[in-house]
Amino acid sequence: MSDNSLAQTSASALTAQPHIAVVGAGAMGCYFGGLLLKAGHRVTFIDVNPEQIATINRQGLILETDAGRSEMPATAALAADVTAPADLVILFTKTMHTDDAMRSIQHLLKTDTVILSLQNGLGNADKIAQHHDLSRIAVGTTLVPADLHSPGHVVSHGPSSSRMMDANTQHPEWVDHLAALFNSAGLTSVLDPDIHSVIWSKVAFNAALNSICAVTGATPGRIAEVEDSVQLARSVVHETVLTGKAKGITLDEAHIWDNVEMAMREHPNHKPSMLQDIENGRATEIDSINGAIVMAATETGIDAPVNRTLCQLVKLKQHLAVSV
Ligand SMILES: NC(=O)C1=CN([C@@H]2O[C@H](COP(=O)(O)OP(=O)(O)OC[C@H]3O[C@@H](n4cnc5c(N)ncnc54)[C@H](OP(=O)(O)O)[C@@H]3O)[C@@H](O)[C@H]2O)C=CC1
Ligand SMILES: CC(C)(CO)C(=O)C(=O)O
Repeated sequence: MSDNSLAQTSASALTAQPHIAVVGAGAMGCYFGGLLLKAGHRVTFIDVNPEQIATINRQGLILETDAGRSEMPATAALAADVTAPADLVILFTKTMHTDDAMRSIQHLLKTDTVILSLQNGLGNADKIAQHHDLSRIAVGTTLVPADLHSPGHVVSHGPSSSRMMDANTQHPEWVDHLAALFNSAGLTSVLDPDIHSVIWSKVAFNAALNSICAVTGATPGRIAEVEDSVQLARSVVHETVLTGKAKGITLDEAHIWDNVEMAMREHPNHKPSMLQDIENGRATEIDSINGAIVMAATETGIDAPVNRTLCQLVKLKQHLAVSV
């Protein structure tokens, strides 16, 4: 069967009561999976963290958003304990865990299973494509700010939306079904044919905010209080835009900066995921964000000194946090 006919014939898998496997039941997995569950979908949460799994099965999920607090029963398990094949996999592990996660769910994948990654960082589609057909992979970005208060308990405030498209940017019918599924659950999602530029723009945003917050412990609102810190964030964005351009990716620096300012204004107290990792003594996604920008710059013969320095500082911070 050709990729195209597969894409057409199996579009209905996402419309008729899909089985959705959320892989990585942390802040984002619980937020997205929780809203899909609340909308009546069949969702299984998969994680490696026994405490996360046990708590979700015992207390269910607790979502605190601008719409209020909701609590709902939910099912979580280790991948090996799940048997029902998945129509849709939403991958929300940290990027350094993608390979392990994909290996662990091989038995749940059918040829027409759609895998969506809204993970931060560069190279997500390539990593997933080591394990599943690229023509069934969707990628994108999300500005949802989600903080894990405790296992299964997520707090998210402020405006948020996601952008997505199939990784091949062919826009098969199943991508429309995917966006419709998300929008009907209140997960505002826009299809964007220029998704790879969108991903680079989000990486520029994360390279600026996440690493500075991870090194200093500041939230975005605190960065905005100090002009020198704002200038540092601006330099990261500028350097990332130059790197993207050298790689042939067109990026709109003013638009990226608007998003950074939006986060400082609208999500002043959200701890970026990298800061949450440092505070919890976990490894960070620095290699997929600032590190990936430095690597891309090196490949094109330019330098990215601000990103390199932040990368070095986050690695030290990470070492101190993990080894305490
Ligand atoms: N939080 C946010 O506001 C935002 C996050 N993102 C991105 O979303 C992604 C997820 O972030 P976030 O939800 O914050 O991360 P979390 O660390 O809160 O959650 C990730 C979960 O995945 C689990 N996990 C690790 N390895 C595996 C595996 N092999 N199989 C299944 N589960 C596994 C982790 O367990 P353990 O803790 O034991 O490792 C953890 O419970 C990241 O790429 C992040 O950059 C994007 C936008 C906003
Ligand atoms: C929520 C957001 C957009 C803010 O930094 C993010 O991407 C993160 O926390 O990793």
